[in-house]
Amino acid sequence: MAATILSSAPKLIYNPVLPSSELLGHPSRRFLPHFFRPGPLAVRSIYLPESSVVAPFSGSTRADWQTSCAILASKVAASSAPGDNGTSSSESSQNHLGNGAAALKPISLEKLSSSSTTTTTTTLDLVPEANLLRPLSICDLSPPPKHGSQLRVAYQGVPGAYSEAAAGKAYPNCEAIPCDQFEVAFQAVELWIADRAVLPVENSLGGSIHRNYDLLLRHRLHIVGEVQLPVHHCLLALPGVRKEQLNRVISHPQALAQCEHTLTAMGLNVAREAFDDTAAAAELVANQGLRDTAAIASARAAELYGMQVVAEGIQDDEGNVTRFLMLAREPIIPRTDRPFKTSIVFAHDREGTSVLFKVLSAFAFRDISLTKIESRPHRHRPLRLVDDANVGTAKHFEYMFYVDFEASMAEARAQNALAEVQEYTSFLRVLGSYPMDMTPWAAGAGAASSASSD
Ligand SMILES: O=C(O)C(=O)C[C@]1(C(=O)O)C=C[C@@H](O)C=C1
Repeated sequence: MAATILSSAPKLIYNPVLPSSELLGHPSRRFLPHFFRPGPLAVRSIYLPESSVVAPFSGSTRADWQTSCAILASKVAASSAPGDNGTSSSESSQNHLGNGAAALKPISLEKLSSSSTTTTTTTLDLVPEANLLRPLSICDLSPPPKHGSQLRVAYQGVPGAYSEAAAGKAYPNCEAIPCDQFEVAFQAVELWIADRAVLPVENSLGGSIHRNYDLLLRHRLHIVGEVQLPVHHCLLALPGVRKEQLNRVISHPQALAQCEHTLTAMGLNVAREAFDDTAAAAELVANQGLRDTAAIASARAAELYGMQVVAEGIQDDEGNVTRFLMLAREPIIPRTDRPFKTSIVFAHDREGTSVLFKVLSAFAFRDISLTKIESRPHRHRPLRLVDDANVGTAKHFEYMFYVDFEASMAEARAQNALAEVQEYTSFLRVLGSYPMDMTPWAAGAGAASSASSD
């Protein structure tokens, strides 16, 4: 069944502003990167009066929305964007925090490739059959998955990882599916094995998780929600082991970085080694009976793998928070009845810094706050050489810029800001317009225990 659905699914380009004013030429040209357009824009006006844009795409049905998206997608199907590869709480043992979770083995790439064959048995065997048929409480306003079961959320790591807790916060009754790599989590959604993927993108202490920004561009999934998870690390060792016996600490690099000073202050000047994820580090120590090694992981990982909590709250800052994005095959319909955020990525092919300044001013002039800006190397054109016979060759680094701003794509000001941004850029993609995580601040709440619904 999964394969049938996959082959008939339209490849959507997120484009919330579909029926549009003729001011920008053919409606389908709006928000498409320049090289997707068949010809020059009819009107090159930059500052559009807010009233010139058609009513926001609200009140329409999901079917209308998706049909419109599909129309757009058909216009761009032949092209591929820079960086794109063209591919297309503890209630039961099946819940994301369920006791049975420890038995789940992460999905690996090998399993995924076998699941994409025409035989679907393998695919279905990968994931235990869901048994919870009740309304889902999800933050992204999307309809329940088509297979009519629990929402399946793919995350990188093993049970007890913070990404699993983030999945549970966003979708309290979900079935969390462990994957051994982020790439696998993305593919699990693309192959209809999972309905959502969870992706950590930044941490209040460690900063951006750069590789994951690159993944957003390489795949065509849409951001449909965000979760800001307080991350409270514990130092875990085998039962009976004392701090003095330790000569190694292993964990996810982000977790090691987030606890660096505290470990030193605790007198643990021992070797630190990077591991795939925090919970897998705890699992390794437990499985191999490593009495000289501690893991940094969650209190839930300690429970799952029978580890002793040597120290709690060892992150360097009490208010340590990681931001996760929820990704889906289809975009959600942006709304205006609650705070929304929109994430975009763009590139420009003109020289100088003024392009970036102009892009940012498109938001500033409309009082739209930016919450994040990140730059990553332009994968297809990382360097631009400028020859000057007199002084030599300048090598300019080229970037993709990721911007998050506080507005919904259902708002005219956001639509107009993007219309303007498109004038300055050679590539522009809306990664998603989604509800902001507005969970009340509770710095003391632990990661696994504080999972709450949006
Ligand atoms: O290793 C985990 O438990 C994860 O979920 C990954 C991850 C990350 O990538 O930043 C998530 C939250 C914490 O910041 C530490 C690690």
